Amino acid sequence: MDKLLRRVRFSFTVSALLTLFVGLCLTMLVFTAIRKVESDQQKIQFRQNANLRISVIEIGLQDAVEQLVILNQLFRTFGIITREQFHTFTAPILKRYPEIQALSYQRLLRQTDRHNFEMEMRRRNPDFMLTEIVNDQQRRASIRDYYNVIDYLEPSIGNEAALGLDTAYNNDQTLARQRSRDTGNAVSTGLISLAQHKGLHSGFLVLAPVYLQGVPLDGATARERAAIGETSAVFRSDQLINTILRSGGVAEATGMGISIYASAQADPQNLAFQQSGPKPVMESIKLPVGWLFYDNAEPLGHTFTLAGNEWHLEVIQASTPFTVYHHGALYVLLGGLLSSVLAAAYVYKLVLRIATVEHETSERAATLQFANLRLSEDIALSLRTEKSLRLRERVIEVSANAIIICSANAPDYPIEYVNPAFERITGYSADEVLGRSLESLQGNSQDQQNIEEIRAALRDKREGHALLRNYRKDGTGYWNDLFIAPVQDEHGLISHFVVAQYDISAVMKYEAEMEFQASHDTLTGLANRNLLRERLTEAIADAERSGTPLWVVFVDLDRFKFINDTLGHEAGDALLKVLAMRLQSATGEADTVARLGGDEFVLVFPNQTEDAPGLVVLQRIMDSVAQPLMLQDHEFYLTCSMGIAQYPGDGNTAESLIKHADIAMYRAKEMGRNTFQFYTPTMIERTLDRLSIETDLRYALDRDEFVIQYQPQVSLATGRIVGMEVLLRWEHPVLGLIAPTRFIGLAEEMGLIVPIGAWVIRTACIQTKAWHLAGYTDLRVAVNLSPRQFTQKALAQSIADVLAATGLEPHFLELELTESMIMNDVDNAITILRALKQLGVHISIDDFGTGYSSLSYLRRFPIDVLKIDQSFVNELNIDADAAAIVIAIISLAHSLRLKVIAEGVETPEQLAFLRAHGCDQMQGYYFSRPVNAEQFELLLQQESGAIIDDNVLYFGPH
Ligand SMILES: Nc1nc2c(ncn2[C@@H]2O[C@@H]3COP(=O)(O)O[C@H]4[C@@H](O)[C@H](n5cnc6c(=O)[nH]c(N)nc65)O[C@@H]4COP(=O)(O)O[C@H]3[C@H]2O)c(=O)[nH]1
Repeated sequence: MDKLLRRVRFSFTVSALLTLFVGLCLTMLVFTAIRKVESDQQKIQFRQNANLRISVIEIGLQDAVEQLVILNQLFRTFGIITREQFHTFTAPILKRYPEIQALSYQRLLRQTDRHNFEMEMRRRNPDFMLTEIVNDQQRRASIRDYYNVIDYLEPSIGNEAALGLDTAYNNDQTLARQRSRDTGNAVSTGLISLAQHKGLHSGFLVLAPVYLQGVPLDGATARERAAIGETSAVFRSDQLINTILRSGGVAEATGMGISIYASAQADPQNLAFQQSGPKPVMESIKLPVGWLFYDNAEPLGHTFTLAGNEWHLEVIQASTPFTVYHHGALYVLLGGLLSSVLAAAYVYKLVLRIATVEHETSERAATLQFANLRLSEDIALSLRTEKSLRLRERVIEVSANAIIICSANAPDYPIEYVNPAFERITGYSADEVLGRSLESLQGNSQDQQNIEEIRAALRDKREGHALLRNYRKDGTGYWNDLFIAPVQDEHGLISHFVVAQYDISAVMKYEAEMEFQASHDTLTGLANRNLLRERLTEAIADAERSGTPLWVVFVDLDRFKFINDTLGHEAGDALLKVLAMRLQSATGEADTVARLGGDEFVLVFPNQTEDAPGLVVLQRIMDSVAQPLMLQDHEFYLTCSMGIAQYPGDGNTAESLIKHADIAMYRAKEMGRNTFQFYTPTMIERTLDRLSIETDLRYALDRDEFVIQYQPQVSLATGRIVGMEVLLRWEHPVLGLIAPTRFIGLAEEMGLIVPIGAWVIRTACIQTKAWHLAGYTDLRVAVNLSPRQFTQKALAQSIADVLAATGLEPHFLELELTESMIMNDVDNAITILRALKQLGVHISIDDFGTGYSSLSYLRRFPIDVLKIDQSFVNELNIDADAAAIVIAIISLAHSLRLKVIAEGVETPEQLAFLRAHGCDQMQGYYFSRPVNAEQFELLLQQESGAIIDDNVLYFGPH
């Protein structure tokens, strides 16, 4: 606040000072202007006055000199007049010009005439003698040739000393005398000290020549010769000029100084007269702005000729303060200063007043603003309230839920308002329900238990909530989640009820769907694991109560994974849906069919009494699964494996029964699939074994636990080793050497077969190439491919990379595929096989004869070798059918230009049979079991020991 006040005061002071400054500036401006005008006027006046004085003085002086000229004219006219005449003539002149010290006649006197002259004069004055002034001493005149003696002299009184004075040698007069004689005019001397007054008065002498009458005066010489004397007048210059000024009426010279010099310049030596005005007040002070305060007019000078000599006259104006002559300017200055101060004071007051008013105004404005603000806030509040009310009204109007307002006091609670949502949900218009009782909306459905809660709420005038089954005008039902709440009037009394109805039919439906989804499999619509557990638990409870056993059957499709991987998930899903339907149609109403995920299904058969046709049902299931199935224009033949666990023998909880059925199903798979197995306690050990293997298998490759064995393939024609099949072994650190039949399928299921298979191919190629380099140049190596390996996208490229990396020529690599691998999806298989063939590798079909009877397809496959399954070879000498099949395979293969190799040859009879029927190569224990690389190399080395006769082949090792 102090700061503000200081600032305000500061602004007042500045405004006042500014006004003062402006006032002073204006004052000085006007003052200067007026001062200038007045000064100019004053200068003009000075000049007028000065000129007047100059004229008066010049004329006065000329006039005075003129008296001598008149006197001289008397002598020139009448000759030398008498002394008395001289007295008479000069008396009035001297009276008029008392400043004339003396008028005289100076006689030119020769030495010869001196004595007479003195005698003559002594008659009148006995003391008379000629005198001269030497060194300011007047004495008797020296003897000279001639004298210029003052003969007549008026007035005589006071001038006695001058009578008889010889002036011939007076320097002052000599020059003037000579000039006057030469010119014939009156000529004055310079300023001289007057003998009569002992130098008290400076004066000047004017001489005018007197010539001898009748003598020609032409030329200076003539005049010189004719000169007999001079008339002269002695003037007291200061007195003369004073008299002139006085008589001219300008004796008073206020503020003016007059100096008169008897010379052309203002020479102080020749100062004839001086009159000074009053001294300036501050004459000595030289201010930079002195002109402003003092009047200093330029001196006025005038030079004129007086009796043949130059005289100079100078009039100066005394330096006077401006206050003397500049009253107007002074008044302006004083008035301006005063006005400025007054104006500044006024402005100071005015600004102070304005500030005060402004302050008061702003205070009032602030008060008003505050009041306005309060008012605006009040208005805004009421607007907000109104807006809020309107908003609520609109919210009710646009609410998606039905809102009903009914009277709380009238009988039956008549409806007073329903919103548009009510009309939309119920189908009743507002007109149809207004005035009707609230309960009438319930129609005939009055017997619902929950209605009682609403009635109680109305009765007790409290909030209530109920889920009601309501009906629309068209009779359709909906679920109404109803809330009711009392509304108080301004006196706090309950006047109305507001009822909010939520049509939650969709929510109920959604909940039902969620419930269904929570308990059912989304793909097949079958019961899921949750519902299965629920139902199985119920069934167990029932079975316990009734004492009748129940079966839990675990169903798993055989090779479903292969279909899923090769045809894609969509095909897999389609297959599962078909299977689900088949399982449902193969079971009864009371039975539960559930899907656990993937291709795993669980069936629950309650009430398996001795009469119950359990085994028949199992067979029916297998038959229905085995029905041909069309998928993506391909015909598939499916089989499944099933495991059965029974209550109460195999478990008394849902979990244990499902688990045991699962274990039994695995056993069925192990048994060769497409079969079922009842659970036995021993199975669990196998399962545990499997689980352990699974874990170890994941790390086997990294731990370098796989090894490869080579089983020779021998040409039946030459008996020589032409190649070898690569067989994988797993050297488990605990379980020892594990056969591929135990882990290949598992590796396939776990997806591990691809990296394992790649390792096998690479190792085989490296080893074969090494043997090639060792000299066994024709050796061909056969490698088994698993289904997943076969269908991997980059198979051909990865094999090409391995061949390139190891340097093995492609035709020395033979890939063994099973019938099922190529028959499942023939077209895709052909594409893959062609890509492989392009590399140059050989293809052989392993275990030929055990799979589909799809011999007709063989033509379409780019294959090189058929490998007769060892089961046929085993049966050769026992089963005529087996022998016939072997003969047919050899014949068929040869007709297709394929080589045939028989595997599992153990006996010489088998060997002989095969040889007899033109089989190309054999492989089996008869020649060699699978061996490691070192042992195989020994076989190669021993090969040279083989003996071939006509009928029997003799091999080295057995
Ligand atoms: N009883 C009898 N058996 C004989 C005789 N000669 C050979 N064998 C056995 O017959 C199986 C021939 O292999 P496979 O049919 O391709 O059948 C193979 C093959 O399908 C698979 N397998 C082996 N190694 C690999 C591999 O590296 N990759 C893949 N994908 N599968 C492999 O495991 C199967 C079994 O291999 P192994 O147990 O080594 O069993 C081998 C071999 O040891 C004989 O005279 N009598």
